[in-house]
Amino acid sequence: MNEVLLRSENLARAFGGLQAVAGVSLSLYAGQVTALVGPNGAGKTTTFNLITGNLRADSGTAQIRGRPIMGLKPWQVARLGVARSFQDLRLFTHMTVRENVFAATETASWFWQPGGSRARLRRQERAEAALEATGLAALADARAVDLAYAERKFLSMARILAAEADIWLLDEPASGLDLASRLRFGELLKNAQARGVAICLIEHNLDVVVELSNRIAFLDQGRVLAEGDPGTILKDPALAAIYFGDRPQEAA
Ligand SMILES: Nc1ncnc2c1ncn2[C@@H]1O[C@H](COP(=O)(O)OP(=O)(O)OP(=O)(O)O)[C@@H](O)[C@H]1O
Repeated sequence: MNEVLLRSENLARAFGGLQAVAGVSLSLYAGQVTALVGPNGAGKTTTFNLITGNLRADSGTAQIRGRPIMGLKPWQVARLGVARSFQDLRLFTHMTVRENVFAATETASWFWQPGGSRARLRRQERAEAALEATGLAALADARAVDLAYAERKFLSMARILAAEADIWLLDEPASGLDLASRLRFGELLKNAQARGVAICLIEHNLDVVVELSNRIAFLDQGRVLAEGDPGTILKDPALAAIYFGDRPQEAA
């Protein structure tokens, strides 16, 4: 089995009376794509937020390569090698494409890094490589706000690439992409996988899940109900019923 880069154990978080995440234990492996699948409100995005320090957990732990990360700030988690995308992308809309990507290289560079101008050059090279890899080089001087929908999704991916993280948490990165863009996106993931990146993907489109993932963690009501290879999980009629909103009545 591949190395575990990130592990959470029993993460939990309530909002008022709503138990959004109710004990999520999840492992992400180097070179594997894990799809986090589940109905709306299952707790997928909240799980990401707990791992990245965007939200505090009520209980539970998480480690990156065995190092505890609970209580760290998002920028500290990023420095440990976690890059994350958001459903709403969170781009710097009035900056150029190149500036957006360059800004993402900061998480990977330490302020005491030697050779100031050399380090900057290296960051610029990383940003240019990320623009090339995502097909955005020709749009580098356009403002993010002027990009088409799919281009904005790829800009978000270019920022992930430029951060040089080895754990990627992607929140619906392929939603709304046409087939050609989806294939291009799949190539990006395959290349990252080959480099040993551990990827976790929140995805509603089950065709995309089958295309791209090695494992599924199926979440419902804040719990991981099942984990395993996509073929097995997606054939399970009980999970399909939950996913498509045909939940069995609970015993009174
Ligand atoms: N900041 C918050 N305050 C209050 N409730 C929240 C907050 N964030 C999430 N929730 C609630 O927690 C539950 C889990 O939300 P979450 O966004 O994690 O689900 P999800 O599985 O990502 O859903 P979707 O697939 O629709 O994006 C939902 O009922 C949601 O309304």
